[in-house]
Amino acid sequence: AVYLLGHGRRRGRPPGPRPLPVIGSLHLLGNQPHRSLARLAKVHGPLMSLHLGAVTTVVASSPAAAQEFLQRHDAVFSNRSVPDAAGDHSRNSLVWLPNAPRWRALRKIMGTELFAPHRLDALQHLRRDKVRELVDHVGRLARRGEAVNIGRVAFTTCVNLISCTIFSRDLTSLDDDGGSGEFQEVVTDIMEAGGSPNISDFFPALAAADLQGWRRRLGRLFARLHRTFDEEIDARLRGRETGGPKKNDFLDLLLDAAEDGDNTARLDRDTLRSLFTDLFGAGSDTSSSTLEWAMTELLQSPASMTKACDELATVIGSKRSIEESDIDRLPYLQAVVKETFRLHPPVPLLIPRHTKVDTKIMGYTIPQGSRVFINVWAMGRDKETWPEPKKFMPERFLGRTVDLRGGDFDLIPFGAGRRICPGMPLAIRMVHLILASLLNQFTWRLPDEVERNGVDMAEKFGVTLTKAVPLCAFATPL
Ligand code: HEM
Repeated sequence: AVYLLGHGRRRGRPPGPRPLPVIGSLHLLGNQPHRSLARLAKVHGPLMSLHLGAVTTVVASSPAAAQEFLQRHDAVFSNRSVPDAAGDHSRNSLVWLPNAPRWRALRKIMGTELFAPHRLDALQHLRRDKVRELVDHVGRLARRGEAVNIGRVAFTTCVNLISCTIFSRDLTSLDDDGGSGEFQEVVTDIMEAGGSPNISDFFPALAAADLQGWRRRLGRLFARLHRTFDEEIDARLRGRETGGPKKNDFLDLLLDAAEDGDNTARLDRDTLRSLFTDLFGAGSDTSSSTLEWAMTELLQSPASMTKACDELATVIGSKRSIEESDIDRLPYLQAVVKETFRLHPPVPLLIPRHTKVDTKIMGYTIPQGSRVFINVWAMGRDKETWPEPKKFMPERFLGRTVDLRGGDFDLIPFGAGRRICPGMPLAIRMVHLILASLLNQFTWRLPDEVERNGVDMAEKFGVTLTKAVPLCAFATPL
């Protein structure tokens, strides 16, 4: 019966593997779903459907198929498939709220207030200080002859760049031994818990039982984050009562909007907590893993490394620190970042979408209730779009106008359409600023045995696609 129900070809569903009873095609996913789904798409096509447990899952694996979901039928697919582990958090979360007036009001605040260029410009001096601290920290490690764990220092720095933008304050420190304060540990744990496969998501009928305990575990982690956010909010409210000067960071802007009585967005305490959880959760690991992969690729591609450093030496020079406004003048660096996104998209399947109505796409019916993955990892390695797809070749982007804003479906690491990443303007600034600073102040080399044996490029699939074996490299100040 499950076979007949599941195998939907007769009902005009997109082609896909034959499901097994009960589990459907879950057994085909393995621990690298982006890769398994890419392999399956080679057999079944760029629009594929499969049964993952009890849930019809549709996977788009080409720019044309992605465009159908994210542009042509964007309104229908602009709801999320909410993971069970999100629990109560999903009620006020920008990431998980459905496309309804409240979500739209929150997105509007993001676009016109928080991530608007003039707001980001006004807070860039705080980020400049953080990047200077990173450079000092790497300098200290270099003097001690210690290797730099790139992902770890990048993660701490990204957390602090975000927390300066939101609270005008650090929430963690590079100088913590091991580089991870409590706050950072919680964020990392949330990413792990959020990225682990959960029976509840494949068999919604069992979700109430939370069999693997992910909802409870995440609930506890969120509560710890919320305590930190509460302290920040309470301190700020006290400061405002006593007439303290405004900082005009994200917290001030949100408190102003709340005072203005924006009822649709409903910026109450729970919503602020959820928003901050979203911003740290969605922003830190994604940005820092981009940096780790970019350095990994550059360290194995000396010609690209030389070009990136030469460009920086010419445009900036090692004496002065890099400003966010310099990024426009660094086309090769931008090409390096795009090439990194192509090969290592931080969110390889985007954040799953969901449809509430039957929809026709490319002649097939996508049944209501389907979960939709856009396999941007597969799209980045498709030889139809990219010649020599496995090769790290930033040059392919020079003279090509791919702007990452979801207008060119060949490269959509931030998604596209209504649900595109609202943090992209900050992410772009952070990633370029940090990468440029690391390259412009130091020369880099791999440890000898890694140089001899090659870098282990294994990926770890989770909420973000991170490097399984951390990249450690030696820096020498220029
Ligand atoms: C390299 C860094 C980043 C990448 C690659 C990235 C990628 C993404 C992707 C693929 C989505 C889903 C888009 C879709 O469904 O079409 C997303 C959503 C989101 N991102 Fe980012 N992101 C990054 C950094 C950030 C930063 C720095 C922030 C904020 C500080 C942020 C906040 C969010 C939020 C709140 C959402 C949910 C939006 C919604 O559902 O309406 N992201 N991001």
